[in-house]
Amino acid sequence: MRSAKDFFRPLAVGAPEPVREIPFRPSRMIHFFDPGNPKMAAKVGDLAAQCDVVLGNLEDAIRADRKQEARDGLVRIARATDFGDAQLWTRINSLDSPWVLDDLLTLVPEIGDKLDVIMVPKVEGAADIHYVDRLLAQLEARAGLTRPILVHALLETAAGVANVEEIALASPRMQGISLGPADLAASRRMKTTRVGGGHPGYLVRTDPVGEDFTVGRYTYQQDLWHYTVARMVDACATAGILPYYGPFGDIADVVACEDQFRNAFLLGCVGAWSLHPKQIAIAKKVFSPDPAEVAWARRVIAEMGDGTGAVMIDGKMQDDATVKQCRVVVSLADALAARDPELARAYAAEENTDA
Ligand SMILES: CC(=O)SCCNC(=O)CCNC(=O)[C@H](O)C(C)(C)COP(=O)(O)OP(=O)(O)OC[C@H]1O[C@@H](n2cnc3c(N)ncnc32)[C@H](O)[C@@H]1OP(=O)(O)O
Ligand SMILES: O=CC(=O)O
Ligand SMILES: [Mg+2]
Repeated sequence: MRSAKDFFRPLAVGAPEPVREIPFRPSRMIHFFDPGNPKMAAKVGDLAAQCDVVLGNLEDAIRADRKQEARDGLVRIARATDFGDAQLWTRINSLDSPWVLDDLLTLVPEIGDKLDVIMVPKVEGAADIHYVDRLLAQLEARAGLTRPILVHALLETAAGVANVEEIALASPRMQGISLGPADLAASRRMKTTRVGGGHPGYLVRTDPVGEDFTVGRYTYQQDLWHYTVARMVDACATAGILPYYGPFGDIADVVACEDQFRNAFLLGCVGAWSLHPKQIAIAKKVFSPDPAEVAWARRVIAEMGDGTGAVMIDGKMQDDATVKQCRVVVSLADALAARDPELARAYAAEENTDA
C-alpha cells in the first residue's frame, strides 16, 4: 500500500495530477457497442444523445479475429463524434490477454483526451489496478494529457469479490466498479448458463401444511446477486466511488431486466449496462429517482428544518437518519435533472401537484 502522503502524486513524471474526488456525472446506463460493427458505429452519435455513457467494447463479445478492427473503429469513432454531455468509456481486454497492451498503447496516445474512463475486466486484486495505474500515468505523460483517465473495475472473479475492498481503494483513479454476473458465475463454478437475473431453481419454500409435503406450499425465487451487489456497494461507498450492476443478457425479457436494475438501484447502485438499445430506456427509468419519491423527500427535508430531532409526517416518524436518506434522493435527482430536461420537467410537475 502507498503512503497516504504519496497517494495523490502522479505515478510518472509529467503525468496529470490524480483527482481528489470522483466527479459525480450521470451514468444511469453504460451503453455497450462494438466499435468494429458498422451498423452500431453508425448509431454512436444518436446513442450519445440518449445515453449518459457510451462504451466501446473491445473485450468479450468481440471475436478474436476482430479485435484490431474494434480497436481501430473506436479510434475513428472517438475522433469523429461529438459526444455532447455523454461520457466515452472503453472496456479493454483482460490483463492476461494478448491484446491489452496494444489496446492501451493505441488508445491513450490516439484518443486519451476523449476517453473518460477505462473499464478493466476480470480484476482480481489491487495489484491489477496498480499495474494499470502506473502504465496509464506513463502513457498520459508521453501523450501530454492534462487530465487523468479514470479506471473502472469489473467485479467478475471469485478472487475479485474476496478483494473488492482493496480494489475499490487501490488508486485515486478508481471511478467505480460493475458487477459482471456472467464471468463471476463461471469463476465461482455456479451451475447457471445465463447473464444475470435469477434462476427458478434458487428458491425458498414455505413449510409443509400437513403430512403431504407436496401440497399447499409456495416457493419464492431468490436473488442470486444480492450478496455480491451489497458487498460491492459497501466497498464503493467506503472508497467514495460509484457502484453499478452490469449486464442483463435476456434482451427480450424487459420486465425481468427492469426488476434486476431496480434491485441494484435500491441497494445503492447508480447505473447498469445496456447491451441493446431496448435496455437504454429501462436503465433511464429505473436509475432516475421517481418524481413522487423526490417530492416526498423534499417535503421531509423542508419539515425537518435543521435536520435534527423527530417529527411525524403522514403517520411516519422522521429523524436525522431519514433526512439523510432524503438528501441522497434529492441530490441525485438534482444532479440528473441538471442534464436531463425531461426529468427536470417531471420533477417540477410533481412539485406543483404537491403544492
Ligand atoms: C457478459 C458481457 O460481457 S456483456 C457485454 C458484452 N456484450 C455486448 O457488448 C453485446 C452488445 N450487444 C450486441 O452485440 C447485440 O445487441 C446483440 C448481439 C445482443 C443482438 O444484436 P441483434 O441480433 O443485431 O439485435 P437486433 O436485431 O434486435 O438489433 C436491432 C438494431 O439495433 C442495433 N443494435 C443492437 N445492439 C446494439 C447496441 N448494443 N448498440 C447499438 N446498436 C445496437 C442492431 O445493429 C440493429 O440495427 P439495425 O436496425 O440498423 O439493423
Ligand atoms: O462482463 C460481464 C460479465 O457479466 O461477465
Ligand atoms: Mg465478463
